[in-house]
Amino acid sequence: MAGKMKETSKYSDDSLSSFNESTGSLNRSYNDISEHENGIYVIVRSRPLSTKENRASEPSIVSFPGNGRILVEGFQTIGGSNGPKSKLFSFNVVFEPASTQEDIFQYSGIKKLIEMAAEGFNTTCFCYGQTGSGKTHTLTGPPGMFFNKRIEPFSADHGLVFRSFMYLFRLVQQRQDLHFVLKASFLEIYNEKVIDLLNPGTVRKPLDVRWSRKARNFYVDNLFMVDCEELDDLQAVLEEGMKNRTVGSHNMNECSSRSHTMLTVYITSEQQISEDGVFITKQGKINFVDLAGSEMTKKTMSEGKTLEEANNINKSLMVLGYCIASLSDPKKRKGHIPYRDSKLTKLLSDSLAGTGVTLMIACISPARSNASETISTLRYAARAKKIKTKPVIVMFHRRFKVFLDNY
Ligand SMILES: Nc1ncnc2c1ncn2[C@@H]1O[C@H](COP(=O)(O)OP(=O)(O)OP(=O)(O)O)[C@@H](O)[C@H]1O
Repeated sequence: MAGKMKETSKYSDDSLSSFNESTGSLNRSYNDISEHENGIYVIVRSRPLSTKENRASEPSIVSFPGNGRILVEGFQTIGGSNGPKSKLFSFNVVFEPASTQEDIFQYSGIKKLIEMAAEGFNTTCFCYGQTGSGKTHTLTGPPGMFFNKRIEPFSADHGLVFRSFMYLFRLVQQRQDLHFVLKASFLEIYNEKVIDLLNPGTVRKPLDVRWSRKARNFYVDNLFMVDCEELDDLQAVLEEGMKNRTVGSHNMNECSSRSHTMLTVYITSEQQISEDGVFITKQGKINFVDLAGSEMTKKTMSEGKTLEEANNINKSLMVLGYCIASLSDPKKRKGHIPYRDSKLTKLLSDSLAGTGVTLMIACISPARSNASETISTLRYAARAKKIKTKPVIVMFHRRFKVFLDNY
């Protein structure tokens, strides 16, 4: 593990309690969000045509009419014989291929998510899309960035995660009235097994996912949490996890994530609210989830280990798809949602339908050869946009100061 990472602790849900924040005791104006249902915020990013696609003179089939709309044209439906089709989708924000990493940071809504996490909300940003569509690029940066010996302190390539870390630290420094403690964990779900990326061990022993009755959500037992007093500590967590996660190569991506990863920053803040020693502690968090890409194994030409990985990836994404489809249907959302059918959906259950605030980034390729995957991603994203969550702040009162550093 990197020398930067100092103290560690394990997850415990003992001290958690949650309730709707409606008393107006917050300094900021998020009460409206916590009192009402909130839709999942869905944005789309189209990557540019790749060198391979350009070499094959592939046309782009997506265009951007404005106002969060995206038009996909000139594709054939599977088995369809009625000529090329077109379909218009509408999202909260759509990023064209020329968009920079900074544009995504500024206009995706992630800044708001971080602010809410610092206020005690459970927030999630997850990237969804076919293999090679730019999920890892968007969240962390181009492949290879974390395999170089010397990683640049900051560059235009840095993705949403590092930019969010910088924003969070600035925010924490500005709030002199609060005492903040930050911790982080980083895991992957590989072939349905949860592996701690900060402490994988030589045998990569899987961790259990359990249900917490108190917090009413799933959590990973014995997951390492690292204290992050400085920006460098969070950067060290990111680098360590990126080095340990499982990647592989196939026909559509040389550096393909073979697992779903989840990097979580836990933000605890404490504020004295009365002279006689009453303190309020809030516990928010932000999850950055890089889903492995859906893949058509015929196109990726996967075989052996890569095929087994692809089958596991597709299976867990299918369960996620069922959950999203049920949650987006007003008739089905009160019924049974199959969260328990995969580790991924267990860990995302709170973000999808519980008390969290969620930003989904759907990544697409503009190339004609990827038309059916692009349409399928956009349909998935359009469904997710209909899901409602009911965000609550996780907080508790204490009469005496709690020494947060000992958490
Ligand atoms: N917006 C972009 N601008 C420039 N290059 C990009 C962009 N998005 C993706 N790429 C490049 O495309 C390739 C595939 O991207 P990436 O590995 O992020 O895809 P992915 O969706 O995470 O794939 P997988 O699901 O297989 O892990 C990488 O070389 C990446 O740098």
